[in-house]
Amino acid sequence: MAAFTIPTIDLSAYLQHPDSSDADTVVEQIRTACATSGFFQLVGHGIPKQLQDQAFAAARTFFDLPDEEKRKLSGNPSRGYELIGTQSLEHGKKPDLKEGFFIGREVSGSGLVPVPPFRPFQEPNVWPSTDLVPDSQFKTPLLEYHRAVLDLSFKLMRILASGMKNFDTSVFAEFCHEPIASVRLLHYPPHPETDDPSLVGAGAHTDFGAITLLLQDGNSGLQVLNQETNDWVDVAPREDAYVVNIGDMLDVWTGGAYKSTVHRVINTSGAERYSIPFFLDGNPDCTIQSLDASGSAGEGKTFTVEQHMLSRYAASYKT
Ligand SMILES: O=C(O)CCC(=O)C(=O)O
Ligand SMILES: [Fe+2]
Repeated sequence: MAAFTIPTIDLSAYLQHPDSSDADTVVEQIRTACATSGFFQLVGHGIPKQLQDQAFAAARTFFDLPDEEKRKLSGNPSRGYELIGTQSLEHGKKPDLKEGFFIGREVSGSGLVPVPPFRPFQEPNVWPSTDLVPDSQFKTPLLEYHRAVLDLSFKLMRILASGMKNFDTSVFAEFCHEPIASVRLLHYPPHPETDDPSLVGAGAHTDFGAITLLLQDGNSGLQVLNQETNDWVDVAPREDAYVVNIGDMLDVWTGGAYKSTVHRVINTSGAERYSIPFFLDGNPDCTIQSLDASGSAGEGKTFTVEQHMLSRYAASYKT
């Protein structure tokens, strides 16, 4: 059994010369990380630091708004604002000590004006009133950030597909076509001074989708479970690195070859912690079916992306 590590991997050689032997090394490093801990930190990814800073600034500005203004944008679990304690990621713990804001792909941008009824996870975005937060400080940079990270996530999917021997890569293309994909702004207040073990920022969970690309601020709090030893391993915040991890869909799809690993957040940093995960959850109609090492359908679960997302949301957003 390989040691449990969360390696830092530099993507720049792959981005510059995808056919070079240096790029092959990067691809191999990514595949190994996904097949062991299921987590790695990605640097040299090409997303401008300035855009990341704008996304964090947007998050701080929004979460600083009065509660009554934020509440006006709540009510849809996959878009807009989510109050502290709305989600409970871990059964048996208190609701998560975090507030959030979800942004999906901007459907109207493709020239189609969406009309109701909307499919789940395909609703239009909601935005704060421009009297409170100008578009130049929120909507515009966040949509640009969404597009940039979506593009990066597609590159990672191609790398991961190339690592699956005999895997029909056309299913990955179908998965990435008009996907459910969201940027989630998160704010964790400092952990209260108590030894109540049921308090968590984000309860222990695995991610629902294919891959997650998480931007952390300088405040620690994210921990990944080493299932061999049952130890929680801290993921050191690294400025402008993405913490990339595998979600449940890719774990099932690859027959467990890529691992979706349990993680949680406890913000004991003493500071306000902000993080910005991006989730690639895939085309709602795409079927996820367990494939064995030869690429044929194996035993086990078959479900669509939409079915899976609905059931995971229902389990963690109980009313
Ligand atoms: O905030 C973090 O560092 C992690 C968040 C997370 O695990 C999630 O939103 O799925
Ligand atoms: Fe997560």
